[in-house]
Amino acid sequence: MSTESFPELEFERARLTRARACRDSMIDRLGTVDPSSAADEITSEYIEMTVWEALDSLRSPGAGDFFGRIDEPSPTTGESEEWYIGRRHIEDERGDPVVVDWRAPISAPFYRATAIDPLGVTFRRRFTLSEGEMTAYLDEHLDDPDADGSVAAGIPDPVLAEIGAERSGAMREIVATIQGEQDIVIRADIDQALIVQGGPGTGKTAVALHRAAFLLFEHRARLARDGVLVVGPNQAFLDYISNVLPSLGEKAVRQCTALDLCIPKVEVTGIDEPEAARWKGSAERLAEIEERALAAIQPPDDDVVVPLGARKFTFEASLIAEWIETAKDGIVPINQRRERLRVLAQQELRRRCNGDDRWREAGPLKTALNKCWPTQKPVKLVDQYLDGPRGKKRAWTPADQFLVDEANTLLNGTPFTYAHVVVDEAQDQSAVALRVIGRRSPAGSLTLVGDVAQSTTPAGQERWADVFAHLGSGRSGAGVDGTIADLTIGYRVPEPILTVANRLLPLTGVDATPSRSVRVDGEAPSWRHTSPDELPSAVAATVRDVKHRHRLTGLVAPVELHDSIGAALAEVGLVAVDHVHELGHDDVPIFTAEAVKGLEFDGVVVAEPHTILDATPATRGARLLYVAMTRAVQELAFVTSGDKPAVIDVG
Ligand SMILES: Nc1ncnc2c1ncn2[C@@H]1O[C@H](COP(=O)(O)OP(=O)(O)OP(=O)(O)O)[C@@H](O)[C@H]1O
Repeated sequence: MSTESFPELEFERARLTRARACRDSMIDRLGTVDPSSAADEITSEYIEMTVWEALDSLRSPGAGDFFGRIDEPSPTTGESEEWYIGRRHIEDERGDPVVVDWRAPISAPFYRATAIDPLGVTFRRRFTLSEGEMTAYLDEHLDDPDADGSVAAGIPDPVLAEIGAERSGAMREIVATIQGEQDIVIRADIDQALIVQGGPGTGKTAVALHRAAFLLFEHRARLARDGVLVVGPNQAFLDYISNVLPSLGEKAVRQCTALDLCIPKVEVTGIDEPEAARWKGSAERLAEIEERALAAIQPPDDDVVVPLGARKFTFEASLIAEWIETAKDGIVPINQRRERLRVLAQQELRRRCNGDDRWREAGPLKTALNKCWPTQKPVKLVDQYLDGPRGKKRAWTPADQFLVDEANTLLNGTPFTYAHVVVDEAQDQSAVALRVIGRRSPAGSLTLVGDVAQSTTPAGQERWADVFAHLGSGRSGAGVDGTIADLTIGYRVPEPILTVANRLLPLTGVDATPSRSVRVDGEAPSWRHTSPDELPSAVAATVRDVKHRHRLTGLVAPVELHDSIGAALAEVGLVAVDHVHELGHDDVPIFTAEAVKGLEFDGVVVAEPHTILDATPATRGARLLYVAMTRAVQELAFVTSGDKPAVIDVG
């Protein structure tokens, strides 16, 4: 690129060189820190750890670079100040900032300033770096929008180019191109349950992960101590997002599924029928399990006689029943409430023994009380609640496992909590699963992102307003405080595909606003008709064609076709795989519409869309096809042996 089009390119390149040199000096300075000179071992360990983390962060790719610049008048002198925005904070030898961290408050206007509301920014510059070299920049004069057309034109071309760039199969960070409505969500207050509703490709996953990184920056001490948890729907999805937080410099975040959180573990081998999953996932189960746990605590049938030396003490069944009632009425976990019963019994014994130390030997009373109030085990409690066939081993299902976690909390308390919890594809969690997640953040500090139009599990959520109640971790039934934010602009799916997919929305049975795409170019979905016999080979041929144009090509098909399509793919030299990380050249990820959620591919082939649409209930079919169609970044091809569903037939 010629420097003529970019008169300040040399100047900015020199700034970049200086930023990198300052980064190198920071690394050198950190290298000279000697933790062993600290006053004590704990301080020394702390220093060693802090230095190690800082070095690791500064050595990560792009750490010394910046991607943006904003100019604004200094609040004190009024003179124009320039701020360079990058992935890490870089300072010079005197400690003056050379690059500010994208998460610092000073960086927010870089993302949010518009011609209408410039937020004090007079000028914004976005840099293009290619293989480490600065090749171009784009200017916006926010104090004089007529000076260039780009501000008024919406999203600038380099940003669009970045958004439409070929995918690698792993999700990437988007710090250089975060958009205004996304930035507002990323920097929202930590002390709340924030629910983010947005159509496919509006950046919910990206925003949720960048929010985690932002909160770790903004509340470092609190979050480093108590940890951050990211909950995703399945392992393929967790693999897909696994690099984003480390590349943002945050390595100590736990990423797992809601099922992984459950304690104690049962061996999950079964799958529930939808009706059973719905029943087990519903919030009503909780009260019933509690009722059952409390019903297991019963007063004795007879009075309890305790011989102590030559004397006998009789404890009336009615008295013990009174103690039990008092002890039951606590707020601590049920197994711990028994302690109160023990105290009440001891007090009475002591009183009756009147100074005789042998009250401690009242074994029969202890035995009787243990029988009345046994220590209950969560797995057994749920097994009995579900009324398993006696003697037959239960094939535990995911929904059962969530109930076991609920029972464990009821009986023993919550085992492990986090300072902040992020949940992706939150619409698919049942009420019981949301409680499992919610109690991992007793302070109610959560970010849930999802799309009710993509809710396809039997006990999933269809109205976000209901979700706050489920997230309440206490037994009082009170929910958590929170807000619902919307993301409306899509960055994945090209407009010609999104327009067709949005036609399914009225059939989804939920109240979801169609998102619009920033990516106006592209083709409407293509169709290939074939016979049922030829379907696998037609799918394989289509995949091969699409894969010529887009290396990252994914396939969505009903599960019963996976084997035959896999065999047909093998015949054309392609390999069906069920993951998206570390893909080989000839690998073709194949998923059901349910499992492809959250993922994306440059090219997407959907087999037998009418079968996907025919799922029951009809709203679920529409949601599944909506999910499948909205995975495409560049191209969508249907292959079918059936009718073209009228709803997506645009002629
Ligand atoms: N501001 C942005 N700059 C660049 N790319 C972006 C931006 N926002 C989103 N993207 C990209 O758009 C794609 C879709 O984002 P993401 O997967 O976060 O959307 P989503 O709302 O979670 O979608 P779904 O509902 O399908 O799960 C991703 O490739 C993401 O990197």
